[in-house]
Amino acid sequence: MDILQTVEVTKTYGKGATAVEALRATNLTIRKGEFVAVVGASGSGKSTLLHLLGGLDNPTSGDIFLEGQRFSNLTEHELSIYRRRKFGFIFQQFNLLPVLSAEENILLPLLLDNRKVDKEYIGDLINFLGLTDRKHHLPSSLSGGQQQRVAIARALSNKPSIIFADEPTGNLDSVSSAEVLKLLKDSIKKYHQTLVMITHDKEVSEYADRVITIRDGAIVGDEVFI
Ligand SMILES: Nc1ncnc2c1ncn2[C@@H]1O[C@H](COP(=O)(O)OP(=O)(O)OP(=O)(O)O)[C@@H](O)[C@H]1O
Repeated sequence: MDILQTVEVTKTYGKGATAVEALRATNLTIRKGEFVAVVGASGSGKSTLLHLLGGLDNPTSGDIFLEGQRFSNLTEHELSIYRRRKFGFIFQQFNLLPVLSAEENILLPLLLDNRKVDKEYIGDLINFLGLTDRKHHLPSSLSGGQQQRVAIARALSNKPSIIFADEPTGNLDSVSSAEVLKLLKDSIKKYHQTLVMITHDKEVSEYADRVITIRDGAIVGDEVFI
């Protein structure tokens, strides 16, 4: 099943002589259950693509569809509701709220949306990510790897349609990186989720089952490994 589709999507920053064409006509389809890595050199357009796919910005032209429904060019308010309900995000800097415990951070997407907490699912998620004995801790008392595991659980907590990760191990040492990537991959499979991850690191992209290469704002490679 197709989850996300872009049709002739472009993004140009600025106007006139200083305009930067960050993304050229991009046609991309992400299917349910895929773990997709988007790789490319610095400035190739990875973040631009992720921001458009995740509804953090609107394209200059073209359309983006989630589960067959167009969501590009909605208003900022409509987009914010869309992001909260349909998307999960994992950032390089973890972006946890420092005054909330690990468990409260994980539950935040549900609470912001007045959704009922599926206690069994959340308990299972916390356990699977190895956070049961850390759930009452504040982020400041957790290691980087533990903080990113909280962020993974938070991204999964509202059972989104798709999860986006932006250099999720960019702030971790190599041992924690490997551990977090394995858990990320395993949790995506266990909970039948779909993940799009951007990275400039070839080793990180090897965890994905599909690798899209972007260069100068254009997709120049699309390889499936399973
Ligand atoms: N807000 C902006 N205004 C103007 N130009 C921008 C803006 N954001 C990105 N760009 C330009 O668009 C191009 C693509 O940038 P983008 O951040 O998408 O690349 P990237 O592959 O994510 O790079 P990195 O790995 O360094 O984060 C670059 O030339 C960049 O300078």
